[in-house]
Parts: sequence; structure tokens; C-alpha cells
Amino acid sequence: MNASDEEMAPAVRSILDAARERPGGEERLAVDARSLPEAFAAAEADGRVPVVAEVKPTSPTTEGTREDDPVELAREMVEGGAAALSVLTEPAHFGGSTENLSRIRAAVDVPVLRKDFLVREDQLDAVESDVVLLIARFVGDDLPRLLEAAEERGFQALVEVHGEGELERALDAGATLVGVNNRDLGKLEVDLGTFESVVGPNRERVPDDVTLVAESGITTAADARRMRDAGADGLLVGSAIMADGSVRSNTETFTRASPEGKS
Ligand SMILES: O=P(O)(O)OC[C@@H](O)[C@@H](O)c1c[nH]c2ccccc12
Repeated sequence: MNASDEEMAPAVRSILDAARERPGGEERLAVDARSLPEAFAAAEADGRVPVVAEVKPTSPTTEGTREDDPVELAREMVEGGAAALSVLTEPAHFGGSTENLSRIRAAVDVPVLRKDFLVREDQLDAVESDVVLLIARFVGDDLPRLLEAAEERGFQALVEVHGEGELERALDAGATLVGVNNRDLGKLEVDLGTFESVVGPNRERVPDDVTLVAESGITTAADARRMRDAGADGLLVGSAIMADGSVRSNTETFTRASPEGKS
């Protein structure tokens, strides 16, 4: 399925190998999902930048592990104005778990994205969430089938893309939530110009009812404004929120990143 495996950073290849081995769920799930677009609209109406704050204890590109109780971190993110949460469930490389996700989803009322590397339909059934992630590069030609399988179960699916070709494939498959990852999974390098260059020339092609999320590498309020100016409906922020200090005030840096000139 993946002719491009050899172009990936070793860490990413190891993540993908582990993902292919990961078991699925026993039974087909039927979820009653909280709407991500509605949560974004509610944040906007309240004067907040729509932010998906990510509970990511560690990652291949961060040093150390944040040991705090994930449920406590999640609550602080919501207090900081996060419109939604993203929770890593990948155990080996990100310190996540499906239990973390279930506990967090029970403790908050915002939509929760399951951040994992799903490659097979039965893996959708491992745990309930509101949104699942489908990474265009990893699922390849299975994207339309997995998108349909996710929606049949009641999930919303965030389709992650990194280039114009993948954006086109996501839209052709009928994705209504599209994330543009500023981190190149080949090299693990971040470039905020990615969102601009993928979305910019294609603004006309993206239907109004598609929600665009800028993912990765957003570390300052200025970065947040830059992504909003480039057309991001929402921002997915992990490391900068999980960094040292108060997760609540780290989250506020982004939810309060109003356009220049306004307070
Ligand atoms: O920590 P950052 O740079 O703010 O990035 C968050 C998020 O975009 C990143 O964790 C991510 C984007 N796509 C993924 C796929 C799997 C795991 C993690 C990710």
C-alpha cells in the first residue's frame, strides 16, 4: 500500500509498523458524536479562536514526558477555552492510551479527537471518541472506504493531509473535516508555510461546509494569527500547550490570539 515507506523518518516507520500490528475492537461501535464544527462555531460566537488542544504526554520530537494526570490536563485545557481536545492513544511513541481517552471524554463535554495511526477498519472499534484521525499518507487508497466505515459508526473523521494532491484526494473522498499537517512525516520537520501553500491555491476548491484545521508547529499567538489569516477554521496545538507551566494559560495563548489591532 505504501510505496513511500522508505522516504519516512525511522521514528515514523516504527510508528507505522506498530500501528499495523495493533489489534482492533471486538465489536462494531455505534457512537453518538459531539459535533466538532458546532464546537468551533460556539467558540467563535464566544470570541475565542477555535483550538483543539492536544493531550500528548510525549512524542518523538519532544524531550521528556509530562506525567500529570491526563484528565486534569484536559480539564485545564477546557478551562483555558479549548473548543475541543485531541488525545493520543498511541502507547509506544506518544505515551497515550485508549483508557486516557475514555476517562477524558467522560470528564469533559467538548468533542474529543482520537489521535492515533489507524490503518484498518477494525481499529476504529478500539475505543469511542467523537472524531477519528485518518492520515491520507498512511491509509492510501483505503481512504474512501475507511472514511465511510468511520461515518457508518457515527464518528466524524478528520482527514490529515500534507500536500495539494492529498487535499484533493480528501475532498474527492467526501471529507468534511480536513487537517493540514505542517509537520512533514517524512522528515519530522515543521514548516508553517505548508498550510499556506496547500490551502492558498485551492481556497476556491474547498467547499464552504468543509472545516479546515491547521495542525502542528503552532507555538505563539503570532503563529495562530498566521494560520487563521491563511484560512484555518481551527488550530490543533499540542507541544506548546503541553510544555512547562500552566496548561490552562498555555491554552489561553491560542484561544485568545485575536487578530492584530483587536484586544
Ligand atoms: O505538538 P504540535 O507541533 O503542536 O502538533 C500537534 C499535532 O498536530 C501533532 O501531534 C500531530 C499531527 N498529526 C499527528 C498524527 C499522529 C500523532 C500526532 C500528530
